[in-house]
Amino acid sequence: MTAIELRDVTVRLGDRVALDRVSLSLDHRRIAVIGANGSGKSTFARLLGGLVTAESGSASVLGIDPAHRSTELRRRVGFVFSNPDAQIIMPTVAEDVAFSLRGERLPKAESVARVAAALERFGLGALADQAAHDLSGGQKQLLALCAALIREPSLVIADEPTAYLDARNSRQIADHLLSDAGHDLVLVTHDLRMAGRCDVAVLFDAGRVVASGQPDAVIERYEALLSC
Ligand SMILES: Nc1ncnc2c1ncn2[C@@H]1O[C@H](COP(=O)(O)OP(=O)(O)OP(=O)(O)O)[C@@H](O)[C@H]1O
Repeated sequence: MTAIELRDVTVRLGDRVALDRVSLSLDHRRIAVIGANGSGKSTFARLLGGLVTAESGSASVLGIDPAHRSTELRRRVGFVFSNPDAQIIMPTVAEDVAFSLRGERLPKAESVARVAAALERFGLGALADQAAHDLSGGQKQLLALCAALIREPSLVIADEPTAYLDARNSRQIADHLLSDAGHDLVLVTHDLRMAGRCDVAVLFDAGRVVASGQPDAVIERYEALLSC
């Protein structure tokens, strides 16, 4: 179970209050985060991963305070962002996935075998030696996901992972993220169908949580908010 606890958390970015006294307690495997542009979703995701710090309040993710032990948290968290180009680090597909395992100091043969198995699982086996930057957008996002999941993180934080993908690729990424039993998921998305497949949804508006609970009910609340 993902244990996420926020108590009265405020995050300021520049002169903006991006999160405004947010309190939340979530113990669900798949958490959807929805809301209008600029409502604070990405800031929330980044806070959970220790990428931004709170000005006040307290937070706990997987029992870890992201502000104080973010290195430990980052070992247990995998990130996937909307722009897969920004996530490619190494020249070829196989090298890029192998790079994710560098911290584990595995024997070479074991690393090669794990990379090959992961590439097969994500349908990238035939592309192992291709230049990563030459992949299509959908293939790049699969590569980013593969590189994040090969470390077997306890929690995956995905921030609009299907933003630039067509319907077929979106579905493929969504299926991997949502059906993989091995990790918990925090999914920031504008795709309400994808949000509806999660176990709980959280709705942000102007930096505050305005609803959380059963996804269909929260999505309905969001649609009502949008039509105001
Ligand atoms: N680096 C920054 N410096 C100053 N303000 C920022 C910064 N990043 C975000 N903000 C502001 O913080 C608020 C929340 O932004 P955030 O990116 O969390 O929203 P979001 O809900 O993820 O939006 P979107 O759906 O457009 O991605 C917005 O008002 C935004 O303008």
